[in-house]
Amino acid sequence: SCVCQIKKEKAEPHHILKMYNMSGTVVNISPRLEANSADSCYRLEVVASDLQSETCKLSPALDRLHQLERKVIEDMAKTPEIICELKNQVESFKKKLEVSTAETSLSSEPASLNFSSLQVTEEVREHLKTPTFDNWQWEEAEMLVLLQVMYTDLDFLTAFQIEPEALQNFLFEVYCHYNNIPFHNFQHCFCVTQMMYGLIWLTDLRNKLSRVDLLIMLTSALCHDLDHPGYNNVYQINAQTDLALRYNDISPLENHHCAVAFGILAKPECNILKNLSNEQYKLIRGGMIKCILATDMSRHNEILNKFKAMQPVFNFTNKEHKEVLMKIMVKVSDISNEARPMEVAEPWLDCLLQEFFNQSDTEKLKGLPVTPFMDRDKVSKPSSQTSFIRFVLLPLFTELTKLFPCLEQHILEPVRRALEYYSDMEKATKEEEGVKTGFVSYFILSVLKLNCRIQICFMKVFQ
Ligand SMILES: Nc1nc2c(ncn2[C@@H]2O[C@@H]3COP(=O)(O)O[C@H]3[C@H]2O)c(=O)[nH]1
Ligand SMILES: [Zn+2]
Repeated sequence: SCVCQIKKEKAEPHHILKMYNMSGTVVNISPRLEANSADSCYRLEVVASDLQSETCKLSPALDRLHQLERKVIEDMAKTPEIICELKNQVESFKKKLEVSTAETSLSSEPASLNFSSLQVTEEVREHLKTPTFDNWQWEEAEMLVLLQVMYTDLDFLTAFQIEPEALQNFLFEVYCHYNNIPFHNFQHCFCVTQMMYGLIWLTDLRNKLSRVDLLIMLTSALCHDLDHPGYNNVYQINAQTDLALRYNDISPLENHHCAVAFGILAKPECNILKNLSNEQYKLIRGGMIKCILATDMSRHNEILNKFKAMQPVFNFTNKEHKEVLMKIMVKVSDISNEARPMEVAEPWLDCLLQEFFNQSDTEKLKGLPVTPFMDRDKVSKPSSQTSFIRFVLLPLFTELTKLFPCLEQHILEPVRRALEYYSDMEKATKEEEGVKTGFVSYFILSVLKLNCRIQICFMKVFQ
């Protein structure tokens, strides 16, 4: 009911206003405000702006302040040490803040992930094709872009009419379905997929297998550990978890990884297979199921022996041969950390042991059978690796190298070097323990001898 006269200047949303009566006294704006008329109108006046808009006006003053600051430092000739230290601390905190902001935005909103913002140079594209690629140098958001590069550079987008947006949504969903656990996480998924990608290029599989086969292998590698809980099949079965119940103790984890993969593909916006014929879809689904289920290590010997039997007359056009080779390729990629440079591989072992020890600790707490190779009281870094390399990696990698001799240099040699490294470490640990045991025995003997002498003295005294 008030008739207000606004002063000439236009009021903006950030302005702070005051109201005056005809005699120039400030009046309270409240429901009890008296009605006025055209002759006794109130007057609104802008008295201030809010702080945010004022900061723009402050910027010349801030510039001046920085100038003065610089001058003071110049006049002092040298920045005091304490200031340098503080500056470093601020810089490192800033970096941490940037990283955690990037991580937060990545884990919460797909829209914030700008796939086109990362420029992938030709050099990176080439490096991506080799087993020497260092995953530790890349952020997870960057890995998603690199995965997109792999699908693009293998011509999957054109061959299967995959829309870039569908691929990005699919990759983001895959990222979201890996858990934040020490080993079986999104970084492991990236490494396995990257190794598969590298092997495809090194062995020239683009000219030996069909595009569909390559799509099956790369996508299986990407999805092979989806939603891994960090506890293996033996634990699932012994603890009678929901997964073991659902899959009747038959490869519960691998069945689950595969089911999660097809759950993601069932979302229309993530379905990279939507433009394929029913027949092609069935072929890809069947192939992925076989490859992902083949990563269950309890089937290792069965699959390796099949491959060995085919080896002398391996035929790329034989359907059965091809299927076994595809399984072997996914398996090799899955356990290929030791084929990478030592500085890349060793941190992975720490992650693996952390997950192993976590499982065996839980088994001990729950009174379940303790998985021996995960027991912190029984295994060490070198002992775990020497056995794994001797009995699992070398036999498997040697077999694949028979079919592709170029892999000798790319995966067999680094694994042999890793075996030497961990054997030396194991020997050094044993020698150290030997010295310790020797010292303890010498100490015990000395105590015993001294004890004898004391007893003899006593006997002599009392005689
Ligand atoms: N000791 C050892 N085991 C490995 C290594 N890489 C993979 N594995 C094992 O191989 C298994 C492959 O399947 P999983 O992912 O279930 O669990 C993996 C580990 O148990 C390694 O470098 N050292
Ligand atoms: Zn894996």
